[in-house]
Amino acid sequence: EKETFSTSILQCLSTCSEIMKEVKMNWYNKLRYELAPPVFVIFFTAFSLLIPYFGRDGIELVSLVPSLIGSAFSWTFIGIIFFWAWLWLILERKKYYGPLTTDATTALYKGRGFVYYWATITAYVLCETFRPGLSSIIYNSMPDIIGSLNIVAFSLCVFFYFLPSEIQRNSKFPKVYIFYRGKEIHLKFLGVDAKQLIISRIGLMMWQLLILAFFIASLDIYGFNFPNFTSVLIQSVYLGKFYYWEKGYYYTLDITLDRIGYYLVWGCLVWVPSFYTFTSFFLVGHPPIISNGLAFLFGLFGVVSILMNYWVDAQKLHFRSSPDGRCVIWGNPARFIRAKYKDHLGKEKSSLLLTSGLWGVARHLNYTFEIATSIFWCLPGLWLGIQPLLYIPFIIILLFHRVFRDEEKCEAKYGSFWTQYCEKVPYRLIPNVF
Ligand SMILES: NC(=O)C1=CN([C@@H]2O[C@H](COP(=O)(O)OP(=O)(O)OC[C@H]3O[C@@H](n4cnc5c(N)ncnc54)[C@H](OP(=O)(O)O)[C@@H]3O)[C@@H](O)[C@H]2O)C=CC1
Ligand SMILES: CC(C)CCC[C@@H](C)[C@H]1CC[C@H]2C3=CC=C4C[C@@H](O)CC[C@]4(C)[C@H]3CC[C@]12C
Repeated sequence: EKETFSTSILQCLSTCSEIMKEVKMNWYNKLRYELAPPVFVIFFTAFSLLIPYFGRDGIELVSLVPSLIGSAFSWTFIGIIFFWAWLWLILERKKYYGPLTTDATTALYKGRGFVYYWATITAYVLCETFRPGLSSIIYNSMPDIIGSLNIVAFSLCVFFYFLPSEIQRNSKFPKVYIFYRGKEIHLKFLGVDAKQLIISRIGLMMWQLLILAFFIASLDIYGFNFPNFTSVLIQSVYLGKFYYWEKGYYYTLDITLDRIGYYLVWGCLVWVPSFYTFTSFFLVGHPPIISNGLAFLFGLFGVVSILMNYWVDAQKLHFRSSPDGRCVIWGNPARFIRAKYKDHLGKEKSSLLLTSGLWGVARHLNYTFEIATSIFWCLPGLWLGIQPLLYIPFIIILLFHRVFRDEEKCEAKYGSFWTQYCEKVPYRLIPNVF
């Protein structure tokens, strides 16, 4: 009798634990798919509109209301940038395919990013030369520019959301999550690849042009300031590196996993131009006060971090593009795990996970150097309050979230092979720490 009693207690406990697990899972899914997306959309959109208020003294909240619909200048400015970016892609003859995504689709990309990068900067400098004061107008028009960008970005998100799609029809996710995350991994838009146009050619170029404009505007206000220059220089080297490596970018999570929705479209059209540029925006009205010597050190460490980040990404690209992983890393043949996985049709495939070189030091060392780079371009704003440093917690949270997102993807894809890789390379960002 005692035995039956203890067995039923055990059964009862296990049922309770199953129920608890189910409840926990339901809550987690509710949070992830139903609660977080609308909260993020409202919070980040509102925050983007308030950025000029946090970054510049003397701006009244009410004065931001008319900016919600932009101004003639802001519409012309973003119109020219969008048209310029699109024209470069449409006229480009050089074409190449990207990798296969989780949906087993691929996209056709165009052009040479590095040429576009330098051509755009040159064109901007010429505009500033023939129309002196343009940069100060851009700086003063930031509330209107953010207003216009929000209208364009939201219109595009709604447009992409209503495009007919198989994925939507078969999806069990709530509508608000689909709006946030997007439906398609690849889409053609105005005759070009939507992600290439929106992320690479508009979002990141706006980042470069705006920090350049802010720097020129600061020259009119307080003259040349070396720490401010250092911050803009690190960001420019970072963006120059991005365009130099543009082909490699089409192998990253944004392209192979993420979809065309609010996160990427609004993120690149509004969040990147408003928040990613915020340190430089802030420094126009608040001249940096750190010494030139310290700024030089930050500049040096910033550029070294960019090179290290590039090295990590390049090592993987080099390894993955060598036939059967046959290449030399740090003087020795590359070591790797041959990981089997099933593609979307259930067909067995294999892929190689590098375990030597930088990918043997930590599983996401590129993120570590990404964070370091951001810290170094924010530090010239030291002792001026928390505003110029705000990008640091943001990028840390974004990349930590990305580490877990990526590992969830890899675990689902490679199963025990991924566990084997994690045993071989146990740390994610910093060896012996995390
Ligand atoms: N400033 C910003 O806002 C951000 C910048 N970045 C930067 O963008 C760049 C790309 O980042 P991201 O796409 O996120 O990530 P990664 O370039 O690190 O790519 C992750 C993928 O690489 C493959 N992989 C993982 N481990 C190995 C290994 N050992 N050997 C070979 N392949 C491996 C897996 O894909 P597979 O399925 O092919 O096996 C995995 O999903 C980085 O430089 C990062 O710093 C990223 C996010 C935000
Ligand atoms: C909803 C928003 C608050 C979040 C928006 C996030 C996006 C703007 C960013 C998410 C991932 C970011 C990027 C990934 C990888 C990159 C490679 C690097 O070399 C340059 C920057 C970037 C393209 C970067 C740009 C912003 C994101 C798309």
